[in-house]
Amino acid sequence: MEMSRRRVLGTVGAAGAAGLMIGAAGGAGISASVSDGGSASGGAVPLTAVGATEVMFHGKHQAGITTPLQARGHLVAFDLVPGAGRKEAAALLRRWSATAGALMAGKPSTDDTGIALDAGPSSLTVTFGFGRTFFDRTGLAARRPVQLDPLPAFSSDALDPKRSEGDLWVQIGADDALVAFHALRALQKDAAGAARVRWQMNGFNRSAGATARPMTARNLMGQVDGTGNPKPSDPDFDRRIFVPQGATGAQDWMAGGSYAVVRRIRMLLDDWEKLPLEKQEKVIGRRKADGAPLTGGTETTELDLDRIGPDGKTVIPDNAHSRISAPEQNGGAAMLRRPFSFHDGIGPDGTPDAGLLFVCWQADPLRGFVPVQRKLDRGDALSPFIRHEASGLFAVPGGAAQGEYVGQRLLES
Ligand SMILES: C=CC1=C(C)c2cc3[nH]c(cc4nc(cc5[nH]c(cc1n2)c(C)c5CCC(=O)O)C(CCC(=O)O)=C4C)c(C)c3C=C
Ligand SMILES: [Fe+2]
Repeated sequence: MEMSRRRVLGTVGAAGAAGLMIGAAGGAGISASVSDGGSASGGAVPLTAVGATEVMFHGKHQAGITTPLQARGHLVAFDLVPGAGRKEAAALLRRWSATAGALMAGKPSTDDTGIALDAGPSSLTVTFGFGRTFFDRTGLAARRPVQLDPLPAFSSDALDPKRSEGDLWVQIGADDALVAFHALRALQKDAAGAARVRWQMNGFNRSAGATARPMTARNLMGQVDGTGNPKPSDPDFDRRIFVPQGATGAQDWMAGGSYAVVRRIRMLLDDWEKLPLEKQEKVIGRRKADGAPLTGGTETTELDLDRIGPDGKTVIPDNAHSRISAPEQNGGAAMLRRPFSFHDGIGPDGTPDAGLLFVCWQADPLRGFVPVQRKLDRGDALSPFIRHEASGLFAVPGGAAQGEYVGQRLLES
């Protein structure tokens, strides 16, 4: 009898290691204790909390938006093949949803490759979105929300169109590299005959358990990055991040959804690393070691933007990245940043092709990413150390109910 990955999980669970279940909206469900009966000499090590943690596929919102950052990520854009229209797109989203639901539950996919056969769900999430061009190709231009209008051009853009945009976008995240790659292969195979990969990017974050105490992640510049993010417990969190349930007009199918802005941002690490620590901290306006504002306190202390230092200047400089991007400096504009770092090797000039796969989520990019990036573009102290190389804007519909597939409300009504 073939044993499904789900059953492997169950069996291990019975032996003492049980996992966590995380709802697609990010709330933790069942928690359980973890035991480690393994040995360094190669004996069987039970599934740990990392492998056993499952994120729910079905829910009000798609998974992978409020889900805690995973250690591995793949971002993939697809274009529909010539001749594929609404019918083929609907069939593809149906197949993709079935595959995502199975893999996120730790079950094998149809025609499984075996890459993740002995792994648990490992917090796998798969998130699907539609790009602007999808609507023309499927005869759905009348249902395209204005929120998908092209982002404005920014003066510091150095965008590669071949690695930008796309009809469809898939974000894969998992705490295990094989589980993430397995999902990528399965979804790409599902797409055969309907859509072709346009671009693909691979990213990573710190592994679970790598720090003694859970804390906000660091990026490849060494900064604590994510402190100012809106929190699900904030009273206006849902309004800022998700399209409301009662959305009407061209957005009716987007209820519970969100808009993802994706930017491949290269970090000019050789230049950054030459900068003395004190100057690096002034670029951001926060201490590198613990992410606390330069005006004092701990990571979570509010920035004191008015404080004047002994030199008569603001302690958090006028061009500091944290000051310029703060919601109070941008009419309340806020977004949920959920990035992956990337490293695609060393270039011929010896510099790393590394940086941030910046992914941010908002109910409306015109009230999130756009005003903030406009302002950063005009005078961010971080700008000399980064380069925006690719861009995408995607409408990510709400989560699928049981028996439904992602995007069904757009494709079948
Ligand atoms: C347009 C949006 C933003 C881009 C692009 C962006 C790029 C970028 N940011 C960092 C590092 C940090 N960013 C920090 C804060 C921060 N950044 C943005 C927006 C963009 N960043 C916002 C909205 C905020 C929060 C501001 C606030 O609420 O106070 C920080 C400080 C810590 C934190 O709050 O997360 C760091 C560090 C890099 C390296 C980068 C491009 C590579
Ligand atoms: Fe930032």
